Amino acid sequence: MPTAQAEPLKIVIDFDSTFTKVEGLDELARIALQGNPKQAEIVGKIKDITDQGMVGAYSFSDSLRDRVALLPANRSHVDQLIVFLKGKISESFKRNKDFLEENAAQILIVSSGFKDFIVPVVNEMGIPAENVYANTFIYDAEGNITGYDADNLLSQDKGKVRLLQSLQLEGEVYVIGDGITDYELRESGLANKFFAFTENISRKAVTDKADFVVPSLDEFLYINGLSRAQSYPKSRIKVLLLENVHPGAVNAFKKEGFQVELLKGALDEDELIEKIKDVSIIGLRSKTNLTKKVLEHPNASRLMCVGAFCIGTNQIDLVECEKRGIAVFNAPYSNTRSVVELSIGLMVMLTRNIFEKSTKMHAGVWDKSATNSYEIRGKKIGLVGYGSIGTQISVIAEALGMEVYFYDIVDKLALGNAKKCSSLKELLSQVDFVSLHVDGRKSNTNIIGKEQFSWMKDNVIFLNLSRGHVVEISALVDAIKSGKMWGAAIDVFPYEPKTNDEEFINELRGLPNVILTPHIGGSTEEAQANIGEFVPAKLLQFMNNGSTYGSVNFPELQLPPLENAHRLLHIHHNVPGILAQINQIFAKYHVNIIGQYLKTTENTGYVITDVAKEYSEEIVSELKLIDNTIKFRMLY
Ligand SMILES: NC(=O)c1ccc[n+]([C@@H]2O[C@H](COP(=O)([O-])OP(=O)(O)OC[C@H]3O[C@@H](n4cnc5c(N)ncnc54)[C@H](O)[C@@H]3O)[C@@H](O)[C@H]2O)c1
Ligand SMILES: O=C(O)[C@H](O)COP(=O)(O)O
Repeated sequence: MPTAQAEPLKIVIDFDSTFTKVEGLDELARIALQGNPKQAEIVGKIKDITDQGMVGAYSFSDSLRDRVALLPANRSHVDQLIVFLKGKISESFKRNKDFLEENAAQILIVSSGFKDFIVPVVNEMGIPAENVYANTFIYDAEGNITGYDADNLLSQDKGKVRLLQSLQLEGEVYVIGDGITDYELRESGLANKFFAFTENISRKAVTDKADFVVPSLDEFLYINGLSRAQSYPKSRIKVLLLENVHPGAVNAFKKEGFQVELLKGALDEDELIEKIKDVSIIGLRSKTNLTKKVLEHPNASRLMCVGAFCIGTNQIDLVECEKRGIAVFNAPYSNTRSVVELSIGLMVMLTRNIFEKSTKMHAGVWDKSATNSYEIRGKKIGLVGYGSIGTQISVIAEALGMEVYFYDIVDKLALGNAKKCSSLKELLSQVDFVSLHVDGRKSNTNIIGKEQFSWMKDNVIFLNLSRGHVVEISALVDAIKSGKMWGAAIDVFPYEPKTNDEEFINELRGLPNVILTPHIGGSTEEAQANIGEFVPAKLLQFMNNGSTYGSVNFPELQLPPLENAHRLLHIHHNVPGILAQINQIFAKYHVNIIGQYLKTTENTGYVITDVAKEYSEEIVSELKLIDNTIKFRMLY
């Protein structure tokens, strides 16, 4: 542990809710009262007393006495508690086991809990019994807990303060804890700094008084320049999630210790510029436009990666992201099935005039008739765009007895008996249903307009569940009003409300046999849960390991796990000679290279080098100074 003082730094660490995620006594009560009908009531009382004690609203000695009195526990319950607590060691303590082991001599566990369960748990992390200061239970001959050693300073009011006074520690003393009794060590002048630890619980009465609020042990180590398991504490990395992405995504980032903010709606450019300040990871869906203006704003300078929690990425300026070394990921298949099912359902609804009939029924009109109701079996469906969605519809439509035709600008293999058309006109002029499934690239703007509607057969049924700008709305309205079209189902619009509070304004409102849906093709519980898992996994892989596999705008690399090395990631403009310059720096400083990976796109190069942990810090600044460097970061 580096320190300039003669006496090395002492770190006093609290146990309950700091070293472990839980309160030991509360858990002992839960275990001891298993099967007891009063379990919830008694555990609740004990927790309540614990909480009051933590914020200083209950004298400690009273709180300990009252809690132990409520506790019908014995040795075997304590043994069960030890096993349980070993599984509840705080994540950042587990991550920094090496630090704890290597510096055990300078670490004191000071707790008003009980050595009986604390010692075996901290031992797991390399801290010896003699460094643990805590209470001890008294047992009767049958092993039942009957009380505790009341002479122990830690069982008394201001116990931690009195204990530390008795220890007369020399040199700097830092305290890490989540309770007011930990702060009291600082208040009494026995400790130089108090770090309120909020990984498991945050108490305002405690954080308000702290010198530093540390959401993890990594943060404590980072602030104090001590060796740590993470190159940069995740609690310092901001994640902004928009458009109400699935809660699974929020949890995935929180679990890893990131700072996460979730907003319900989309943001416009100016709002986004405001909110993107200091954000490293952004997650959005189809309605938030991540434009050049946003990306070039200084507020976006920390942005490292973007997750499109959907299929489409046309709302993101992918080129500008690439130029700035920002990797973009999406969920290319997670909601495909949902769109397919809705498309098929809409076709059936339209051919049977279901909406009109249902509306009449609600008004009390019984209109039983077969007139103008048809099966979809035997009809021709034309798919514009034969990608993930188009091909799945193709298979299912064929299974329903439809004849499938498709047109794609890329040469695609026809599935089943589907027939490939060589032009849009050829497709549109022969089918009964037209369903659009093209991607949202700019050049697809208004690919279906007046002329294309004129190519379609009379009484055509038209579906757009792809992107709003693909269809010229005024031409669609004319086609419906003129009676050429039997019906239409439209899920996507050139302009869509940013939140559910905004009114939907569109010329299509009020037209007959037109089903309008609020861009819900991919909005099913299943799809959103899949996306909420898939996209964070990609973003986390990029952040934690550097892998870009599946990125839609970046050189794709699937990297091995980082083991016993530091990983240096260099993103640069793809010009000749960068790899040579990187390696010259490694050679100059005799760096031992363990592995090196390179992938480029036309414009961008991505070099990852795993090096042995001992190297000169100067290489970092030299690597950053190489001409054409876009971004550089390190992982360990
Ligand atoms: N409504 C929703 O909620 C919802 C949900 C998911 C996807 N989508 C949208 O559906 C569309 C299709 O998704 P996917 O996963 O099948 O995409 P995909 O990329 O797998 O397929 C798109 C296909 O369209 C083709 N294409 C592009 N431009 C074309 C053109 N002008 N003419 C003919 N073919 C063209 C491409 O070559 C590709 O084969 C995307 O726009 C996506 O954003 C909407
Ligand atoms: O591209 C997509 O996946 C769809 O358009 C769904 O977008 P959404 O997540 O905004 O509903």
